[in-house]
Amino acid sequence: MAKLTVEDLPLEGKKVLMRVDFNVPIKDGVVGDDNRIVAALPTIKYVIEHGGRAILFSHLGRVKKEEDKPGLSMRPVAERLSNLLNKPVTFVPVTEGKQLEDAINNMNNGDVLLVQNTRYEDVKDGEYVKRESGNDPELGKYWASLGDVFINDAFGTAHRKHASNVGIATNMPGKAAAGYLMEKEIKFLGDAVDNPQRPFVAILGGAKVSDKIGVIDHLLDKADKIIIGGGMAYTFYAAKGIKIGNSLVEKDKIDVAKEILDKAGDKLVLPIDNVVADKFNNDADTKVVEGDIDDGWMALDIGPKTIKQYEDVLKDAKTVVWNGPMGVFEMPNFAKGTLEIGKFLGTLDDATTIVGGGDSTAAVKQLGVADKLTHISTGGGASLTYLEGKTLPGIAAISEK
Ligand SMILES: Nc1ncnc2c1ncn2[C@@H]1O[C@H](COP(=O)(O)OP(=O)(O)O)[C@@H](O)[C@H]1O
Ligand SMILES: O=C(OP(=O)(O)O)[C@H](O)COP(=O)(O)O
Ligand SMILES: [Mg+2]
Repeated sequence: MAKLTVEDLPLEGKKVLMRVDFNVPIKDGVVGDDNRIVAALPTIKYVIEHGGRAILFSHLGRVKKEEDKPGLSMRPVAERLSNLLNKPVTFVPVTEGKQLEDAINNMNNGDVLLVQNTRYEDVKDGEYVKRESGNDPELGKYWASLGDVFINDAFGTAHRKHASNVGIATNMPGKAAAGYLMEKEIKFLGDAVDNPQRPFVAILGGAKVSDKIGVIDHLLDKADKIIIGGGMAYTFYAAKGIKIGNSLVEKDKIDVAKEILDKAGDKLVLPIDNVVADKFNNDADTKVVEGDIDDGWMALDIGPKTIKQYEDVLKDAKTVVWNGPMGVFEMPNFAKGTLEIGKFLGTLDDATTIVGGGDSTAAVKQLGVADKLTHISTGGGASLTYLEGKTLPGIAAISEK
């Protein structure tokens, strides 16, 4: 990268604004998988060891209404970060104003402060105003005014053009650098996928269907096979006229799915069977069905025949990029598809196997199959966007050397 890096910045005594991706799973007010926090530690440590005052910004989940805010507070993240750094982390429960400014002015060299969820700015007085997600120019300018230099280490968010990454960077010309994680992720992905060893298989699942379905069109030109699982599969079922019951579907994207199916031929592989449940709960009644899913049932995992079929597609692969779990792995009864695919990838000794995404990473770690994979990336949507060959706005906005 011909981009500025942390080592190019003056840090001693500086207010160092840092964008990190701490969008981690939170359950009952406690951080679940902390891979994304751990991954940002080298840059944070470098900053504080060089006398910088680290002021961290991240989003957490998606804030669309006032009631979303309490469950999406960064406080549990500050606690985990403090444990990992083995030093206090000041948590500021607001995203702007005197309380934040005072807290920053009270910092000493080597201190760490975490700002409240940047997406709290998306909802003001009950209105969904998207100041953060819409890259409101005033917000980026305000946040930039709070510091001396800026480091973007949020690879997982690099495909977004938001105020806390692009907005701050554009207001800090010549002083916006890439962090170590950002550098590492780009280097690894570049080496693995710019000229991939073939066969190259992409696996796409998860729940962000409308975000990620468009990527498939581009991947058709790059990958030799594309395996679809998880919540992504049922919009394709709908496009094929297969009944989906109450499964996850993005109705607006059924036409996109049809176009992809027409173009893809046998490059795109869909589940043959699914584990269906009568409610979105681990204790639901379940059964395995092939094809049509009746009303009152929803598909929460791929079925055993599909697992076999996917293993067959994957067995000769030399490069595999996987984003998005094959089912609702957070519930043990719907984790088998993700577990079996993860285990199988671990047996592919000659292949480069990359898993990306906040939830996919949490899944392979939780299920104990992460160690056998070549690379665990903190970015799901970001890796896919990179794979498409598109410029990542969060990286483009970083200052050139
Ligand atoms: N069949 C399904 N129905 C509903 N949600 C699903 C299904 N399969 C997977 N998911 C959900 O997808 C989520 C992860 O999606 P996503 O954020 O796109 O992946 P990643 O974070 O790895 O990029 C998980 O919380 C998982 O429970
Ligand atoms: O978790 C993330 O992406 P991922 O689910 O694709 O891994 C990033 O933090 C981006 O979050 P967003 O998709 O709500 O902008
Ligand atoms: Mg996710």
